[in-house]
Amino acid sequence: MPNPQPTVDPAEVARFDALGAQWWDEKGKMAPLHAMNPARLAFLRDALVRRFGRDPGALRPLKGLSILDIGCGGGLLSEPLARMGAKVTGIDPAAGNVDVARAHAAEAGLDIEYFPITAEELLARGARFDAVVALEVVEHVADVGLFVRTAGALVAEGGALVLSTLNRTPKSFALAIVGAEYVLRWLPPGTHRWEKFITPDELEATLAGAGFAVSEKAGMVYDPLKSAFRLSTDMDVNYFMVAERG
Ligand SMILES: C[S@@+](CC[C@H](N)C(=O)[O-])C[C@H]1O[C@@H](n2cnc3c(N)ncnc32)[C@H](O)[C@@H]1O
Ligand SMILES: [Mg+2]
Repeated sequence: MPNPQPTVDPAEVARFDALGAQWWDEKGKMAPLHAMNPARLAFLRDALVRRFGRDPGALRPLKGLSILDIGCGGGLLSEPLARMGAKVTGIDPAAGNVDVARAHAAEAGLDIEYFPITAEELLARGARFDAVVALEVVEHVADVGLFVRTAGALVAEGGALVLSTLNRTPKSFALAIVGAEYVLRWLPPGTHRWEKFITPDELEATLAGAGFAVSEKAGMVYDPLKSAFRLSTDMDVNYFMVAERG
């Protein structure tokens, strides 16, 4: 029988599946994602507002947009996107993550649909979305080409695909592996494998292979003095890409 989840690396998913309450602990194992949230949500909001001609000053600027959050984890992005007015669907192959995300959204009174499935399984159901986002996911999947093609196929006509990940540079080895995992102990050692990181050129080529052209890119850098991330033109470590059918 064919593998129904070809993008899943079971060891990777098992690690995330075991996080439980750590997902929403700002000082826990997912602290870096929480620290990234203000910068990456500003990027997402602005990119989607531009792409869909929304009012940047509106209280709920993404009102009515359907957004798919692939690899949603505990819902750290799904929830703020729902608060901006989007109709959010979150999926993750780790059922434990979806349990955490569902419970947290219910407590917050947010209406988000979460499913414990992969993008390839959702695509088979015929779903399409105005925007598909997968932040900090591609470096954890088994087949990046297939993952990007599948995420792209889930984008409705005229929609956008937004990805973020880690570049494969000497600087990302120093900061994201040695610094974050071994010196600061910010992430559990072994969270990331540097060889699996993907450069912007490689990601752009992978997107092109899926029929998508990059319309926007940005970097994100960590400011140790402020203990915060900010958007930057420096894509050496963390970066984003917005793509549209080319
Ligand atoms: C670093 S976390 C990022 C979570 C969330 N996107 C965020 O930025 O807050 C990576 C997530 O990707 C999920 N994941 C791993 N492999 C995946 C795959 N093949 N397809 C979809 N999600 C996957 C993991 O279960 C985990 O929840
Ligand atoms: Mg990661």
